[in-house]
Amino acid sequence: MRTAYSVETVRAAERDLMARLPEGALMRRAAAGLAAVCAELLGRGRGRVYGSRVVLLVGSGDNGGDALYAGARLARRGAGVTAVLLAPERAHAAGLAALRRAGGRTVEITGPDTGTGPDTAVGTGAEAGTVAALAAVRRADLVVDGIVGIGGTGGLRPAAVPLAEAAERSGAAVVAVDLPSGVDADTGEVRGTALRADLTVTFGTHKPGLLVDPAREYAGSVRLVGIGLDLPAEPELEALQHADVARLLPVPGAESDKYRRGVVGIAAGSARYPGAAVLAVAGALRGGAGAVRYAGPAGRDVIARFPETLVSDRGPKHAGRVQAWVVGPGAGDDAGPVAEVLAADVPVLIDADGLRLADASAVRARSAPTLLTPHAGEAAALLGVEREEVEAGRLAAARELAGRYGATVLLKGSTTLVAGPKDGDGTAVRVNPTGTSWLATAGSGDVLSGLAGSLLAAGLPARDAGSAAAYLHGLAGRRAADGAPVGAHDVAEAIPGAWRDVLRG
Ligand SMILES: NC(=O)C1=CN([C@@H]2O[C@H](COP(=O)(O)OP(=O)(O)OC[C@H]3O[C@@H](n4cnc5c(N)ncnc54)[C@H](O)[C@@H]3O)[C@@H](O)[C@H]2O)[C@@H](O)CC1
Ligand SMILES: Nc1ncnc2c1ncn2[C@@H]1O[C@H](COP(=O)(O)OP(=O)(O)O)[C@@H](O)[C@H]1O
Ligand SMILES: [K+]
Repeated sequence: MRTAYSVETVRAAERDLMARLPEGALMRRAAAGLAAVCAELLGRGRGRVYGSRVVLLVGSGDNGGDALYAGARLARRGAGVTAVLLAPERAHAAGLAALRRAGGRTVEITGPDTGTGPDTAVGTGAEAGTVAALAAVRRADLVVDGIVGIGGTGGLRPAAVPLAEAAERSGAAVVAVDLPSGVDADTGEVRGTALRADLTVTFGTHKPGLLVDPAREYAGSVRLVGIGLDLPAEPELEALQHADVARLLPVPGAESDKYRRGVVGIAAGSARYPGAAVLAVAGALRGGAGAVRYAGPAGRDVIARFPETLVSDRGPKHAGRVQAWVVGPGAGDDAGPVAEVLAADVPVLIDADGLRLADASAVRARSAPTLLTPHAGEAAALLGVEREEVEAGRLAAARELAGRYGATVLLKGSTTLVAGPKDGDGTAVRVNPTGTSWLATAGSGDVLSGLAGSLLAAGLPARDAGSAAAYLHGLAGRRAADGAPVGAHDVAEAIPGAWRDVLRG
């Protein structure tokens, strides 16, 4: 399991640890880890650290201190290190002294944009510093972003923007310290300009922003450097890995029969969208339930493709017993089936049209679990905001919906999140690590709904069913696509292979 903790929790853990360690020990640990990763990158790119050109972008806090100490280590190994001080009189004093002792040089940026320099510094001083800094960045082999870390608020300040842009355009490897500067550590939101890193070296634990888009995209690949933090059992966010999913997946035992494995009911499709029914059934058949019932108007299409399905053209109420229902994909405007499944005392997954048709108070009144699976547009409609707002603040949107409906919410998209209600089966929000943008193809959400519904019928709690389904669906998407476009039915067909991958580790 990969976990992420909030800034508040990280700060508390750091305080506890610092109280037990000599002054500055924690920062030296962080900087040693950072320097080792930088040296590895320089070794890979240029063959050696000696003679390489390193630029540190240094802000006013401890994030800059990490960069300065790491820079000192690289300078001692023969790198030419230039620290660009964005807040010269507030730069980490001991770190700066260490860098200078190691032979590093500094460029100072002062002026109103940084919010640091006296007014008299406006003009030639600020300009000269910026010009020198930009020139250093353009020549650099490596740029280290120590502008701001978990103490940051909002996007980059104006003085830092051209430096971040120059770093992105240069051929240098860009390494962010703890977080790419300008992103929100707790939410993954990017409300202003942020620095784009090739790699982020984060300390002690992942921060939520490193796992959730849009911030995740700015972080590049992420390396975690342990600094000995003692963190609580329940993280803010967790990303399942193969072994975690393997533990969740239902495997039939010697005494299993199709009913004991669980029967999933699919109430989906319409005369207009029969394909949604077929795709949801395609997902459900690969999700571990012992049987799939289909209730709706597309039975003939379903049977033609999947003769093993038990079909009925009457409503869900008359379809026979199931252990979980999936309702909504391609359902059109008929609210009847949604109301019928919500009245059933079994887990229910609501997707697509079903989300619009479901009565929120009926969802809240349920005692069996409910799993809602909106994409950003559907979530926005439920919340009464613009789609862009959901995409900019996915964590907040998923949590808000889970709270309003008293349900588990699987918010689909470039980062798929699964958030449970307060009294649900765990408080950490699950973030899916296997997604691929090849899944952005019509009908792939229908496959996911069937797959997750099948796992619900097999007995998984809603948060586990949603996150295991998203995990398998992402892997199946990768396997099916393998770098080329695919259709939703290809994704469904790749699920058994993804399942085997997971079980084999
Ligand atoms: N506290 C600790 O024990 C450790 C902290 N470490 C480092 O310390 C960092 C946190 O240090 P700080 O608490 O000093 O905070 P930061 O270094 O993240 O930033 C603090 C300062 O940045 C300014 N600031 C806020 N938003 C800004 C923005 N958007 N642009 C420019 N400046 C902005 C604020 O004035 C604030 O004083 C971590 O991210 C990590 O890199 C590590 O050394 C590990 C140990
Ligand atoms: N950019 C993306 N990166 C990764 N996964 C994506 C992206 N866009 C969409 N997806 C995934 O593709 C699936 C699309 O589902 P959905 O939007 O419901 O489409 P449909 O209704 O056509 O089936 C979801 O699993 C979603 O998480
Ligand atoms: K940073």
